[in-house]
Amino acid sequence: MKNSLSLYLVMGSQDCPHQNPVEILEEAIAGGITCFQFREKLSGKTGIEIIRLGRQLRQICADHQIPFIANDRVDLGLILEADGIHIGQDDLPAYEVRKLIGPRRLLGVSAKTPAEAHKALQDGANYIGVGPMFTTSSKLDASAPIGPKAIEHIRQELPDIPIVGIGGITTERAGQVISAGADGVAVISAITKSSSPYEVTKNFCRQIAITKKEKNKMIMD
Ligand SMILES: Cc1ncc(COP(=O)(O)OP(=O)(O)O)c(N)n1
Ligand SMILES: Cc1ncsc1CCOP(=O)(O)O
Ligand SMILES: [Mg+2]
Repeated sequence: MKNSLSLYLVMGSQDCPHQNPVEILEEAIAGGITCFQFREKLSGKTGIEIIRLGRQLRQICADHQIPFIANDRVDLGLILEADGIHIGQDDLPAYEVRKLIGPRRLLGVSAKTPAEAHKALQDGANYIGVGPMFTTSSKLDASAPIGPKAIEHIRQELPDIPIVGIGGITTERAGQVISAGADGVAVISAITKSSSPYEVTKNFCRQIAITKKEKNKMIMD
C-alpha cells in the first residue's frame, strides 16, 4: 500500500483547463505516478458523461497497473470497477463504505488528527489522506491549511499507518511532507495545470525519491 501512495494524482475534468484529462493521465503515468483518483466535482457533466470519462481513465490505469480510486461515490466506483474509494469526514461513514465495497477494494479516508486517523483504521481504511497541507484552490470547501506538522502528530501516534499528504503540494514542497512522515503526496493542480504534466511528474518522483533516501539514511545512521 505504502509504495502505491508515493505519487498519487487526483483529477476530474474541472481541474484540466488546458489539456484533456485522458492526455494528462497518460503523461502522468509515463512520468511515474503510482496511484490515481477520479474526482469529478461540479464539472457540469451528466451521469453518463461522467461514466464515459471514468471508463476511459479506468482503462488507462488498468493497462498500466495503476490503482484507480473513485472519489466520494460508491455507486460510481462499483460501475467503473474501481480498485478503491476515497471518502472524507463528511461523506458516507467509512464503516458503511467498507461494508458496501467488500474486503478487497481499497478504502481511503481523509483525516486531520490522530483520533480521526485511528477511527478510520478501525472502520476499515487502508490509508488516510491528510490535508490541506498548504493553501489550495482545487477544493472549494477546503479548511485552513494544517501543515506537515499534522502528519508528524499522526505518525507519532500511529507509526505504521499509510499516509498521503494533500493540498497545495508542489515539487518544492513535496520533500517537507515526506520528511514529516508521509508515505506519499497527492497532487491535483501542480500536475493538471502544468504545461508539461510529464516533466512535472518526473520532477515530483525525483524529489520524493531523494527525500525517502535521506529519511532511510537517517534511520540507518
Ligand atoms: C488522497 C486524498 N486525500 C484527501 C482527499 C479529500 O477528501 P474529502 O475530504 O472527502 O474532500 P473531496 O475530495 O471530496 O472534496 C482526497 N480526495 N484524496
Ligand atoms: C482534494 C483535496 N483535499 C484536501 S486539499 C485538496 C485539493 C488538492 O489540490 P491541489 O494539489 O491542487 O492543491
Ligand atoms: Mg469527499
